[in-house]
Amino acid sequence: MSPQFGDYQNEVYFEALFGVAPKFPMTYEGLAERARHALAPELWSYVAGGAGDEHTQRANVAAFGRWGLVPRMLVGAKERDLRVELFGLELASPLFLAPVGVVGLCAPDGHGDLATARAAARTGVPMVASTLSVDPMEAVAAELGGTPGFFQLYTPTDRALAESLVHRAEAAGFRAIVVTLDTWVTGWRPRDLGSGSFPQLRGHCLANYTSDPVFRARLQDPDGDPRGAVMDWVQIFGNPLTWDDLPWLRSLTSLPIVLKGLCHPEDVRRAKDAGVDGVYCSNHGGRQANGGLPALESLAEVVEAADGLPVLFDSGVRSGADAVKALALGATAVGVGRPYVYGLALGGEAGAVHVLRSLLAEADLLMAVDGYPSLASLRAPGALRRC
Ligand SMILES: Cc1cc2nc3c(=O)[nH]c(=O)nc-3n(C[C@H](O)[C@H](O)[C@H](O)COP(=O)(O)O)c2cc1C
Ligand SMILES: CCCCC(=O)C(=O)O
Repeated sequence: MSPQFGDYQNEVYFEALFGVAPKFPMTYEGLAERARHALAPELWSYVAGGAGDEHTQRANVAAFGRWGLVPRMLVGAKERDLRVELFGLELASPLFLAPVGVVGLCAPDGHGDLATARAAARTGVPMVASTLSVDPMEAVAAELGGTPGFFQLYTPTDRALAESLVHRAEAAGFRAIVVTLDTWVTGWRPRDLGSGSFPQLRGHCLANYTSDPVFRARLQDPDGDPRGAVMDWVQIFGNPLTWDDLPWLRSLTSLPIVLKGLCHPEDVRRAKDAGVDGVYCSNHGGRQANGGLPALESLAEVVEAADGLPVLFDSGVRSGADAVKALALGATAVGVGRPYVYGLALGGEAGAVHVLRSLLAEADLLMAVDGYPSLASLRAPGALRRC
């Protein structure tokens, strides 16, 4: 039987009844406001900020307001089933933790990648572990317990290094490789340009590189001045991949390959023809390109073009209701980005767990109240309307 995520509501109510104030905020706004004070100002602006005047970032969130679920009555949705199958894995729920490069720095103990993995272990919500992490991928994977993890690849220009990263991910037990396509160069981010905040340039979050034998072999003095590693990382980080590189990527692993950043249906069809195992519709939370379409507006077309291939989605999900809407538009699984980072900033693993449990409880209770007991029922015609 699927876990009944709405039960978290009772836990919160009972705590309040016994005079225990909720440890973490119950709204996204409350979470963000407290995280703003908890994080160092440059780190906060790095996480919260986006490209240009952040129009697309705001539009991502606003887009959810243009869709509404149509309530169905007398369904008897006493129990809901939110389980999904993805790449042959049975997942307890349709959420996943989107890859966040600086998450390591955001937890109070400075090991947020490990805390996120523990939150994944406790909730069954899979983690997509970023290439850019404070702790190496092997240490992250070791904290996942029985919950699957996927490795997000920033493909370096050094092919041998790319191969090494993928093989390490495979050996560490990650269950898929998510290749991010929209960030081989950083977008125009005025907040970071103004504050000089780019944690990677200070040598943070490079553990997957500095622990890699291929990367170390590139350095004149691998154990010397860390600035040498940063300088080399800058040279090799961004690979502007083309369709011609896909056979090579495919040849690196037998794990499922997912392409992150696909929003155009034609790209989705090409990716499918190239033999990828999943597509990930996302505009990087508006951090990379400003002025584009909200990612949610691309989702239905991406799902149609994917024609049965799993579709992962993120960008702008702030509530359980948002997740339900993305699922109703056909997403196979929905990624949580900034909200869990804020939970992590407030309480490490416990904060991230709270955010995930809250999102799942809200989604589950919405499906209960509105009479949609399964993900399939949400996807039936007429469940979601433009408003
Ligand atoms: C601080 C930060 C760092 C990120 N780092 C990565 C990364 O390393 N790799 C990646 O593919 N996406 C990265 N992303 C993008 C997320 O995976 C996701 O697409 C985005 O957060 C979704 O938008 P939302 O947070 O507004 O919902 C990052 C996002 C944030 C906020
Ligand atoms: C080069 C960018 C690295 C992290 C990232 O993806 C982000 O900040 O959005």
